[in-house]
Amino acid sequence: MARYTLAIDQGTTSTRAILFDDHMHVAGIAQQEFAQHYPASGWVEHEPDDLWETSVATVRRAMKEKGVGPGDIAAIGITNQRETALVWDRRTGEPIHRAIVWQDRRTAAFCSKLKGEGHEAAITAKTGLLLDPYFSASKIGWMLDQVKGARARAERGELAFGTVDTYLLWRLTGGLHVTDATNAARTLLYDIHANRWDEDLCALFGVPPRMLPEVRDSAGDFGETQAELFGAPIKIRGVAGDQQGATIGQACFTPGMVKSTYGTGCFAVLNTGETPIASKSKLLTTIAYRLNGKTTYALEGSIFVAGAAVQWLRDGIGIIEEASQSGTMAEGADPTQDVYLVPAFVGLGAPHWNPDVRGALFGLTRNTGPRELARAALESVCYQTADLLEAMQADWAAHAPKDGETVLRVDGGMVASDWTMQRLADLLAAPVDRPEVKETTALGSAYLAGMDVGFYPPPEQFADRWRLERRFEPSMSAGERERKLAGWKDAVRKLLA
Ligand SMILES: Nc1ncnc2c1ncn2[C@@H]1O[C@H](COP(=O)(O)OP(=O)(O)O)[C@@H](O)[C@H]1O
Ligand SMILES: O=P(O)(O)OC[C@H](O)CO
Repeated sequence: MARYTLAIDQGTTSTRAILFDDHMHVAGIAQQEFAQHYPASGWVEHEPDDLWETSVATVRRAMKEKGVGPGDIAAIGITNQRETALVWDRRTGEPIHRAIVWQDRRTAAFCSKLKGEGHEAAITAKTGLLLDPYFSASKIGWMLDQVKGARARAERGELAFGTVDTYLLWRLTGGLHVTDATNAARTLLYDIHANRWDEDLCALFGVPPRMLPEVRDSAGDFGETQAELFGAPIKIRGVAGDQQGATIGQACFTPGMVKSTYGTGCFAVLNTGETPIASKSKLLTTIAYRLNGKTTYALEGSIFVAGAAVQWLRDGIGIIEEASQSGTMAEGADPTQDVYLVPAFVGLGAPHWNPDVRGALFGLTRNTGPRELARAALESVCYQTADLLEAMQADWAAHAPKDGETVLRVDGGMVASDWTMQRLADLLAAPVDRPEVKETTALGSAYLAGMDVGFYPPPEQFADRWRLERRFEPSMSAGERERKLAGWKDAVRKLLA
């Protein structure tokens, strides 16, 4: 009898495999980091084999440490860093290039050229997205143009494209070429209203449609793992992009509910129900999940640098050894210094969408030291969230059933920092709720898989089981908050000027 579900959470900096029991509690976990490649300014790549090998290794380790066999697992769910593009040979499985990661800006000039030709409005109308190098389409085109002979091979049907879910599914199952609607919705090639690949967009980005995977519901049949991988085949029944996984794992099933995930980047997602809402503030309209053929839409605010700013403190300027030291340092910072970091390391995402600007520090004095820099890095994440929520509230106001208190459900690696969560509540002037289960991204995909095989209950009952670990209440004075937010807006304005 199966006792667990298993989630593979393939993130930007690490891969986790997590076993969840029948009460959806974490029963076992294995995690492995892998190398980031930065071949040029604004370029970010992953080795496809790293994504694959860390996935298999963490699953095996989680199973072994818990003494779990393949027969104990009801189903697998996959959740993944989104937009990251892979292209491989259908016959040999050999990738033609490293994976081009969502943060990568190498196609900025190509995207501005299309913008200049006036294509953005039509693209947004179909995809809900903006013309930005963040999404997969221009990355695929780049690979086909830059890798010798690739375009001709793609046109002959010899190459396959996939986001990370598709690549892992291909290798796990031995050649199934599929994705789910949430991942398809991040490519810039998928019409989120008609729910199909769009041939005009494929032509615009130079992507032969025959490279694209079949798009399925987020819960359903995604094949089974090849027997030799984990001892016997295991069904794969759930797939969702990681931010959509977190939306599900946070039980944001009701229109108006918002979650914000703090991993490498930060992504706030608001469930808008059956209605795709067009943003007036450059947020994305996207698919939250598709179940039984029915699409639930979302508004999303995407920030490229959140935990990555903490990584910069650790690996870039070396003022901390562990991410967890950043909060203690920030706490000891001089309250009279107003130092602002605008972490535009790879440009700015929502609501500015400028791929060309780079980061800057403002307000440095002779007394500025590591503590003030640590505080500026953590606060930058809070300020950016404040910008996103302001935009989201403006878009949602016309649709909201009634004015209610905004509560933010948070998750991701960075929410371990109590200092950052308190500062977030202070700067938002709104409560911030941290759940008991922090692995909400993984839980979302495990839930989809478990629900599909009848191991977990329907969404309403799942929502009742969501448990708060800690609520951070705002305690900063309005005057102080307004002064700090004004300083941030001023810093961003100067950078973009
Ligand atoms: N205690 C902490 N304080 C601040 N940041 C943290 C802390 N723990 C982890 N992080 C940051 O969280 C990020 C990892 O979160 P995770 O959700 O695993 O990201 P991803 O899925 O993008 O790989 C890292 O960027 C790390 O710097
Ligand atoms: O790896 P994360 O958790 O930062 O998420 C990456 C996003 O999916 C990119 O859109």
